[in-house]
Amino acid sequence: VGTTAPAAAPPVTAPVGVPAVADRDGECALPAGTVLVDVRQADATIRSDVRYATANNFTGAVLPGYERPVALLRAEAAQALGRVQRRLRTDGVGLKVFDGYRPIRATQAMVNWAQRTGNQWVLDQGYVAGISGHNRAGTVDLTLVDLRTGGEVDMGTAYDTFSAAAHTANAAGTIAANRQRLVRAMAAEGFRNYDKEWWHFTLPGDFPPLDAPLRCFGG
Ligand SMILES: C[C@@H](N)C(=O)N[C@H](C)C(=O)O
Ligand SMILES: [Zn+2]
Repeated sequence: VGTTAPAAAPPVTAPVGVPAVADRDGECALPAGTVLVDVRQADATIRSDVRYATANNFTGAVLPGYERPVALLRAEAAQALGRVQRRLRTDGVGLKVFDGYRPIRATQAMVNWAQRTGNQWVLDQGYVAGISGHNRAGTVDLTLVDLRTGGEVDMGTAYDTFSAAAHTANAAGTIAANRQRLVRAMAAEGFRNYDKEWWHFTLPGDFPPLDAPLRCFGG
């Protein structure tokens, strides 16, 4: 357990919400005032493994719109996540982000996968949403890691385990304590956990779903 005081918060620099890429079809356009920020701009010590930008996810394929392995959130959510990271750091742990903003086209690909492969139940039981908080860029999937080794804290199941074992309250002993540590740290900055997925947290807010692919965002 560390006792070092948290370092001053690094400033969130220029937003990455401004497309710096060819945008022939206008698909990079965002509603006025929408600013998405890379979580690592909010705190450079946040780790990430953006699984939907790889084949290492439940669909077995890179999802449409994930041309870059970047975790973006609305500016206020990214900044809140940075504060979570700095609070956790005093105890030698930090955050590892699996997913942030998710383009609508990626959600549609998840839905198509479920229907095509006989896994409609993941939709019916609420493990994949037809319109997701991730589309609104206020939702993040993440876990805790040991800051020194990078090793993931044991949460009892792997990320995207779609079963009762992943329901946040469905744990005992060390696993329950680890999940509660994550829930408490996130709640301190306003994030609410989804009770069926220990890794899924939303900062409440009324925002429209977006579809700009990740290739649109520089930085
Ligand atoms: C697919 C999983 N990581 C997830 O985010 N599920 C929730 C319910 C969602 O799709 O919003
Ligand atoms: Zn999620």
